[in-house]
Amino acid sequence: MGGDSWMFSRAMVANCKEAFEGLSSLVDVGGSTGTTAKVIAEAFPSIHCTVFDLPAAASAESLPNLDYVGGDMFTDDIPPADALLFKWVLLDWPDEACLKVLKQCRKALLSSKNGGKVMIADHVLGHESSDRGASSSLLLDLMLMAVAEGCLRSEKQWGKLFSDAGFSSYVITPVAGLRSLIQVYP
Ligand SMILES: C[S@@+](CC[C@H](N)C(=O)[O-])C[C@H]1O[C@@H](n2cnc3c(N)ncnc32)[C@H](O)[C@@H]1O
Repeated sequence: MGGDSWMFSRAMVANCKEAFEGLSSLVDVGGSTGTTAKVIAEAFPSIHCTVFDLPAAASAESLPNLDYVGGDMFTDDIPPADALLFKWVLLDWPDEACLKVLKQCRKALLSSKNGGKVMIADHVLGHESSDRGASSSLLLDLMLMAVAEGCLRSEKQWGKLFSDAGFSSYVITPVAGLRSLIQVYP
């Protein structure tokens, strides 16, 4: 996953530069060993990036504007930041679990004086650019249902999740292949 994650993250910071401009802090929730956070930290030295993942995932690699915090997004407080990024994380979880974590995020963003947003890098079904893309999405969706409790979501399903969690608006920007960046505002 590391190489794919690196390539996608490079495309995301290039295609969605405006989404990162003006941020001073970002937490990559479920950021694993920090591949994505490292790409963001290098591209935007003024953003302090924190990888928040289960303690066993922490990496030794670091940068002056990158650190690691161990924790569980369902039971621990996610560190406060201008942006809370979930890249390829929510697709592993059913709606109830996503709702729980998104509600916590919204509460944290509303109590921060800088406002802020949730950023979700994930598939948006129906936004595929080709039939081949649609077939790959279908296969991944079946696999997620078989081995995890998660699923791929359409824009309508994402939108319902955001409004059920109390968010007011969102913007979807296609990044690469089947994947987009969704910015969600409290
Ligand atoms: C599919 S991987 C995605 C990793 C990374 N975001 C990427 O794009 O390559 C899901 C990540 O979520 C993390 N994770 C799973 N359950 C978690 C929890 N309860 N709290 C925090 N992180 C969790 C896993 O450790 C794993 O690193």
